[in-house]
Amino acid sequence: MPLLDHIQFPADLRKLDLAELPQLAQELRRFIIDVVATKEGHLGASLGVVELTIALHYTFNTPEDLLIWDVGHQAYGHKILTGRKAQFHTNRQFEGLSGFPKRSESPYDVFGTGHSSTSISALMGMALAAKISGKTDRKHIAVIGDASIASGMAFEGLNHAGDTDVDMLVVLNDNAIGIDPSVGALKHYLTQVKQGNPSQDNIFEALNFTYSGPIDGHDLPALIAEMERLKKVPGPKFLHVVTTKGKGLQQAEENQVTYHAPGKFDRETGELLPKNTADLPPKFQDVFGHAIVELAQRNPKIVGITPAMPTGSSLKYMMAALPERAFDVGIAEQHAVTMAAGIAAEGLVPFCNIYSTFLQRAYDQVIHDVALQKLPVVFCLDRAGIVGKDGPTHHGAFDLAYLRCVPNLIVCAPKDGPELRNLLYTAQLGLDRPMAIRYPRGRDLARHGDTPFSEINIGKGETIQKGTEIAVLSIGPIGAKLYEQQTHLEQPQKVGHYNMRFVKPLDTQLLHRIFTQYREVVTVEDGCLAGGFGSAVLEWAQEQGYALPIKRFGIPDRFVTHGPTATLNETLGLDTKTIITYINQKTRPPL
Ligand SMILES: Cc1ncc(C[n+]2csc(CCOP(=O)(O)OP(=O)(O)O)c2C)c(N)n1
Ligand SMILES: CC(=O)[C@@H](O)[C@H](O)COP(=O)(O)O
Ligand SMILES: [Mg+2]
Repeated sequence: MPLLDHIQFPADLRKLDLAELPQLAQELRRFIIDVVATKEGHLGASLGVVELTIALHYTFNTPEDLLIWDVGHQAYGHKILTGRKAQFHTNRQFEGLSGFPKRSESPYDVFGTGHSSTSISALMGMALAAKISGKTDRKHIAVIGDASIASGMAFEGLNHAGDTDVDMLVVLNDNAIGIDPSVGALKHYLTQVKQGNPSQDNIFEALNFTYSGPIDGHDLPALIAEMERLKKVPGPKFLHVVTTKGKGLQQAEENQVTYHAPGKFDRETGELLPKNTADLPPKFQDVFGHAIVELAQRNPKIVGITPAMPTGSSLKYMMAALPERAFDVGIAEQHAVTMAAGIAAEGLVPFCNIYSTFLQRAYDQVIHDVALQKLPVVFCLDRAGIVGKDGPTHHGAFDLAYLRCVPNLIVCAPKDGPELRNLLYTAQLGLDRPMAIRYPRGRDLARHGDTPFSEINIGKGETIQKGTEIAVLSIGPIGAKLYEQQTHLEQPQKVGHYNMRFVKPLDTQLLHRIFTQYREVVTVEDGCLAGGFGSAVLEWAQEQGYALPIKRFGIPDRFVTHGPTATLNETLGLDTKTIITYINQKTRPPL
């Protein structure tokens, strides 16, 4: 790589002639493809912004000038050009580079991202800080995608910034797709703008931004010339750039949804490496996706909602089968929840499927719009627990804790696919309150097929195995995993195992039996210990006057890094081996 080999930092890049930059873009693309082909990660977004990345670092004096990447999944080129080329092969690996910008990783990562639509507000804060502290020369730039800019938070930032004279440049990277095709009226507006249709006023100009574009985001001279010009324009500016997601790899351009994060592929041909998944158990997302179609075909009141994750949540199956009752609302978690509340208020049964981590953004809506009014919205929280290589921005660590404290809310987690189906079935039978069903990223432990639906009593746990000394109380598939390893128990007859299913309401009848029959209780959950399932059991036991020792396994009070889920669970002491070792120590007969 004749040019890229000599670039460690943007200062090296700025020594190149303008005419050399297209060649550099080719090399940078090749570098990204080569690494992601084997190490996996987000591909299409970074390929699409190769020229934009080069142009920004060429034009602006980063890191003195501040550059924020919204979401940050498109920042691989940025990482490679800002001192991390040699480590890039560790991207998203345990103890390697983060897949997203991270302040502790580099001074060029001026703001940590992962969740979308934060860049404009963060940038505005930095631009205001510069003004207050007299850093008048500093430039501020945010790059935000067309799906992310449609989110409420981005609009809040634009609305405020446009009413000030802060020096900031918002670059809209418009490729007309998020993970799935972009949706919404703004998408149609942007399409009109790109087609040169002058029939409407420019929204961004109306918000008091100096608007420029749309320009071809793969044309380096045009990008650089326009950025140089905008550098001299005071106040809030908006540059509309049109790119192709996956640019430079044919398959990624043609199949943008799959190549958002394609897994391993052939670096030369771009073909996905074959995965033999036919005999594997289904993914939990697919158990949801197929069950909701089955249920919705029987129950005309069911409505499906996803904020921008039709593929990731598998709501796409319902969107294909019953398009009039399944909605992708874009990256709009708050809207999704309150819209679900409205649907429930009218007597229909909304299933609002949101990744656990993204529901954090709609917490007030869960409380104020849903729970307070006791509206029977069904929250399906996918990606609960440790998600792996996306890391701390994406782990679903907090949901049990942040939901358990909300009155009126039923909170549960199935141990496996059939139980997920049954909880979904139960949720549409006519609940008088909202219910949250959380399940993890990845696959069930076994293939069960589409088992017949049956109702689960709300607040009732399940005895998996009776024992005499230690009672294991688990919530979710982590319990099934543990049970699968029971042959490693030295004294299995001493160990009882209970699949509690519900964090709220707790099965207090079952708990009374357990607390009177055993000498120690062990709780197991793949959520944060603070305020989670084990906490609920502890609080209950204390209130009831039980003095049994309670050992809790869960996520400790720290943010969990990125890496393979199994590795992370080991570092957290949440792997089955650690839990079984603990139980064996406790059940060993005295010497
Ligand atoms: C709050 C939030 N919701 C959902 C997501 C999941 N997500 C990650 S990237 C993405 C699409 C982003 O699309 P766009 O902004 O157009 O960027 P592109 O991938 O096209 O570069 C989504 C929905 C997220 N990261 N944050
Ligand atoms: C960047 C982002 O937020 C998504 O692309 C996320 O990485 C998807 O996660 P899953 O792979 O679990 O669907
Ligand atoms: Mg996009």
